[in-house]
Amino acid sequence: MLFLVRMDVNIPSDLPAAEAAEIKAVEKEYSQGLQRDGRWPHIWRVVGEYSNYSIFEVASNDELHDVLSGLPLFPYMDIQVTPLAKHPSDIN
Ligand SMILES: O=C(O)C[C@H]1C=CC(=O)O1
Repeated sequence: MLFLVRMDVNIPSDLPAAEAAEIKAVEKEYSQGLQRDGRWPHIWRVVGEYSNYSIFEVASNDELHDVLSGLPLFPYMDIQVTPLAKHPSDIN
């Protein structure tokens, strides 16, 4: 199952810089692990925003929920999920 996911990150300004940097480093590792195993095949920065658009390929809604709620930055994110279906005009 394919999903388009938008993540908007809002780290509170009172979070100590070292703590924020550590969370971002762990987030990067977590994200790249999912990219390597094929469940997070695309991630794109939204120009000018601390946001991304990503494509996830997972087996179920529950798996996507587990993946997203496991993001180290999850407590500081607003997340929008759009399930994707094959377009009838797609030639692939
Ligand atoms: O930077 C972001 O968009 C938030 C998050 C998603 C992957 C990652 O490494 O950080």
